[in-house]
Amino acid sequence: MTAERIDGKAFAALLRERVGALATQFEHKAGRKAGLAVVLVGEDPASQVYVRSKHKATVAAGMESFEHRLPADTSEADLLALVEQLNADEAVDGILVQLPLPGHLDDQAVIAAISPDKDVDGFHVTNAGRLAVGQSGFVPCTPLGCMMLLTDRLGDLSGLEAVVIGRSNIVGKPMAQLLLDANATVTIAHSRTKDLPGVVKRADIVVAAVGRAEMVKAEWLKDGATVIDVGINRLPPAEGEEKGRLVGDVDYAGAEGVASAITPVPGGVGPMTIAVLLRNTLVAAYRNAGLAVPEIL
Ligand SMILES: Nc1nc(=O)c2c([nH]1)NC[C@@H]1CN(c3ccc(C(=O)N[C@@H](CCC(=O)O)C(=O)O)cc3)C=[N+]21
Repeated sequence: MTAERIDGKAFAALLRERVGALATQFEHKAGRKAGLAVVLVGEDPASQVYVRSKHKATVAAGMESFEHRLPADTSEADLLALVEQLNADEAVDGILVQLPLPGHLDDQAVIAAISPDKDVDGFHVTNAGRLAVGQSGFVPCTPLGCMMLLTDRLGDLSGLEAVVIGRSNIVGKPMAQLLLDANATVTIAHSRTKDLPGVVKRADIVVAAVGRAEMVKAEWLKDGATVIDVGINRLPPAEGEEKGRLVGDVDYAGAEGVASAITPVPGGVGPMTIAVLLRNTLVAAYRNAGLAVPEIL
């Protein structure tokens, strides 16, 4: 079998288009644009690239983008003061503080300061709790994007065996909860799991989110599995290359021969993360403006 390539980039483009159309409707109804504030502390080059592409995508979708770039030695008090200012700003519907923060700043304390109703990353404990008990809030962008790809491809997930590899608060845990809500039978595997290949072999759906280049091998997969690769790892440069290639957590070339469908890296889950961020921001805007959130969002 040659697996179908799940084109996250194309799916994300469609989602951004739909969000853009609804953002225009929002502007007519609310008399203002939806707004996303992105805060970047320090000069990490990879973070700068992400923040720039978020800004471009936000503006392209007809929303307002507020960028705040702070020096690497910003104090926690100054960062918290900025978050408070954004919480109070009626033009700001969503707030994203780019993680990881420089070492002297406490990620959790900063996330806790963001108003849960503007926490479009879905990282605040209030939103994690809402997801855990089935209340509506904000769901982290990467796992929500993975669910969109899965349900688009498989429809009803009821009774399917899903194995999530990785237990982070940002991907693994919320991913498992979304799969459970969709009636899949869910296993969360991690670095201490015994016989990981044997566990993965049961899975109709594999979500790999461990951050180890090409760790998941073709031989681990059940025939016809659907594979969602969340990893983005840069390999060391080969001879004559300036930068190493980007690869996922799954050995794509091998998995292609066993899986029925698989997301590539790049062009799979990554673009979905940004598209869902815009989606969450528009949802926040409707809610903050006291307007009904359109069903198709
Ligand atoms: N508060 C916060 N929220 C985040 O959502 C957040 C964050 N901090 N810190 C960093 C990570 C990483 N992240 C990505 C988003 C898009 C791509 C993406 O679009 N990747 C493309 C291109 C990859 C490339 O060429 O570098 C792809 O996979 O095809 C990747 C990674 C969001 N993050």
